[in-house]
Amino acid sequence: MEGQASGPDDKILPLPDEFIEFLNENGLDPSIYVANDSTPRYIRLKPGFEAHIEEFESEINCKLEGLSWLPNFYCLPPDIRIASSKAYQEGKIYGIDAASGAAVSALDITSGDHVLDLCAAPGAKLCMILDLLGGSGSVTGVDIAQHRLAACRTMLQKYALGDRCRLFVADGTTFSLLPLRVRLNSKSFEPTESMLEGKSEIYKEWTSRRPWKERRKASKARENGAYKLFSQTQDPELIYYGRDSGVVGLSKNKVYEHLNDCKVSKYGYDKVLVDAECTHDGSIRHIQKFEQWGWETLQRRVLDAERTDELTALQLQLLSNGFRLLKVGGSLVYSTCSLTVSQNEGVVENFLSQNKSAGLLEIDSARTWPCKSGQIPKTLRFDPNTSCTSGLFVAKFTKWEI
Ligand SMILES: C[S@@+](CC[C@H](N)C(=O)[O-])C[C@H]1O[C@@H](n2cnc3c(N)ncnc32)[C@H](O)[C@@H]1O
Repeated sequence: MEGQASGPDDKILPLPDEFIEFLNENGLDPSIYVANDSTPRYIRLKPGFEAHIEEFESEINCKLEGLSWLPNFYCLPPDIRIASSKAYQEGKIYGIDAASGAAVSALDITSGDHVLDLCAAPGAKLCMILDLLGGSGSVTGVDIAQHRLAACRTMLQKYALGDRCRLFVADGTTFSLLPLRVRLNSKSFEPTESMLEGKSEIYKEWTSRRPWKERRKASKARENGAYKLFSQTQDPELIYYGRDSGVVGLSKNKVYEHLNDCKVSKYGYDKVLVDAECTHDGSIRHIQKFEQWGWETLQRRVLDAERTDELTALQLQLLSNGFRLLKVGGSLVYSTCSLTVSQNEGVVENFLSQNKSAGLLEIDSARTWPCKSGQIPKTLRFDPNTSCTSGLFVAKFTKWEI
């Protein structure tokens, strides 16, 4: 059965009745799904490449409109393709929605920060974080899906942004490794005797050509299905580390060292992004894909109540673990590209009731952003109609000493 959502310009989009019901139950306006043709695309220009804008404009035959509220972001008509342009192929620009850019910008990243991105793949936000970080500090990207994180590694290499980054395939609900602060703060580093005594090897500079022994181990693990269901007890798998990520020269024991929770308040991450897995209903382009995938798959992937319950539990666990790894005084941004209350304000409310040291923060720069307040004060909602961006919920927290 199909219903119809009509928009201001009278375009009609056929949507299954179940989806319209889902939107109504969640207080969402079905008309946003007709905005598909008019929501612009956005790109971020890597800092330092401003001089190439005109060349890019003539290549795509279109004048770019800079966003006044988000530095280095430009808006493009939705039908313009950038993939064949030189600027894209040479890694000077990348596609990232402006609302996603706002979520990263809410972290207020400054040089020297140690940042954790707990759901990092495929990596547009991770690239922006690394762009903002500059020449000191570190970024740790985590994702449970090996193939998605491998795509993220390719992206870092394409954009030459990986020097200060390490990537772990791991379950973000249990990930426990802290930034390598001590290592990164010491100017010259020599492995200590105790490290050299240990059986584990010292990390050399990362290379994509892994030794035969390691490749065999990984292929065995794949055969045994280890990557399909990453177990919570499995060690995180380090699939990339840049030369200034702090890893080179350390032993495996040191990189995998677990610190107790008391140390986290001092040595934890300065900034954490939890861009959680969700039903993606805020992304019109994602929902549109069900026209090709078949609307019946929407039932399983988006509308199934059991799946939504599992998702909200996962989101709360990811947020709670991200917060556990945050140092006192640091900040954490929680975002989802769902517009439902249960995956956003619902999770925030549950989290705050369980974490007395957590407080919601006002996002100062948001005063100029084209978004609305969420149902909880200080939280934000972007949506295609009012923001001309993809849908996104954003909340920012800090950790207080208690
Ligand atoms: C919304 S996407 C993240 C998008 C990403 N931040 C970006 O900007 O490209 C959510 C990601 O969470 C990952 N994920 C799902 N469950 C996870 C878990 N338990 N731990 C870590 N990552 C998880 C998914 O594999 C997916 O890549």
